[in-house]
Amino acid sequence: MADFHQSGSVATLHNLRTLDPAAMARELETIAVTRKIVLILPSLYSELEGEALPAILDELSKVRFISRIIIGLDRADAQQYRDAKAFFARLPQEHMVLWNDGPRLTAIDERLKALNLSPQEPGKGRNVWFCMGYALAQGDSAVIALHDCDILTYDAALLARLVYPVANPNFPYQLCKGFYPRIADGKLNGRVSRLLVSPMLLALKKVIGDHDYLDYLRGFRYPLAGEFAMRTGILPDMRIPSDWGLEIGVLSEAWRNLSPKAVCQAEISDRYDHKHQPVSEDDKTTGLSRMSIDICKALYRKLAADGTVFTPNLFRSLKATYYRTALDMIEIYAHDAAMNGLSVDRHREEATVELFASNIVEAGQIFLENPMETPFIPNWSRVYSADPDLMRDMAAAIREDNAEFG
Ligand SMILES: O=C(O)[C@H](O)COP(=O)(O)O
Repeated sequence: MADFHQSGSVATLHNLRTLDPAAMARELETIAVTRKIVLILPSLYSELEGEALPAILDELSKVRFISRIIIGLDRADAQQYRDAKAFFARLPQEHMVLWNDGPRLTAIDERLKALNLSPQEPGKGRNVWFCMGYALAQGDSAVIALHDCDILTYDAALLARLVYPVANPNFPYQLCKGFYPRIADGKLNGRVSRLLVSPMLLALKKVIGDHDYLDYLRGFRYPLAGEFAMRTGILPDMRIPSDWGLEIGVLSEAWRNLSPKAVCQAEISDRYDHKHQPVSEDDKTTGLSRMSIDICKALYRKLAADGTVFTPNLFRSLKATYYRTALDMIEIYAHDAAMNGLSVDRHREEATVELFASNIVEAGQIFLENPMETPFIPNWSRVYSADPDLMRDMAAAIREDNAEFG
């Protein structure tokens, strides 16, 4: 992908393969002397047993520009938390493991519940939110980066390219989103991104008309990438969804809170592979089916908050327009794949598009039935104003967990 095209809506920083990654890492080490760079890793306990995370740790062990790593651990019992502490112990950076299901953080969550500020649903968004709160409580970081723990093609250069645009004090960027091609085993992946998000954004434009927010989202080469970096100053005002709408939610918050010049995307890798979830045709509460519903709901909510009026008829038109657009795109993906010696399974892609089309309407029904229901977690500024001691107490609880199980 060594081109240098700019779409005009989001600054795009390419990888033209002309810089030695070691040179970028050295520059970041110099920057990091005065601007602390922190990494958040949202992890499930099961990912410790997968093949990606041990290799990610090998790479992270070489990285000297990260001063602290905050690991949010979900779905772990006491023994698993202890195991996780041992697993991450080889990281040379200062690090903390958040035991999200442990009694101390559960008590913090109870306090949030009493204030009606608790993240509603368990999930990656909730995990990230607690990690962000801990990062803010430390008060000393300039940049926070975040990536998934299931990346099979991870290397230290990916992290450097992700943080560089926001760490460099001469650049204006407050938020950087990663992008890359998802290709592995001779196949084009990124099924939700290719088959739902791209045609859906085009269909929304056709059905509801021009909208700055849609143009902005369409400017991202991989809006669902789980990799982003930001300056810490933007964190307290960020409201993020607790469900699968997290990635779109972060971009939406940046659109709402920041100048367009403060947002960029960076090409962080020339190939990317991760753990693939099942489509889950028969169960809409899991897999890519659930993901597609959460993403649609996040889009509808954002557009509604910006004046769009949704009706059952609009969702029906959207479904039809999406379906036609997605079929046209499948055609293009097949041509692109053929010219690169890759394969796409047309039948499977079309079946997935049929499922997503029905989920577009289903998400619409959920939205119409309960437009006030929101998976958005209150931002940390709000928590601070409701309970000024909570962040400090949460940080203390995390330190106590780490000391007790160390
Ligand atoms: O980014 C996406 O589209 C989803 O995470 C699914 O990705 P996959 O098809 O590569 O598993």
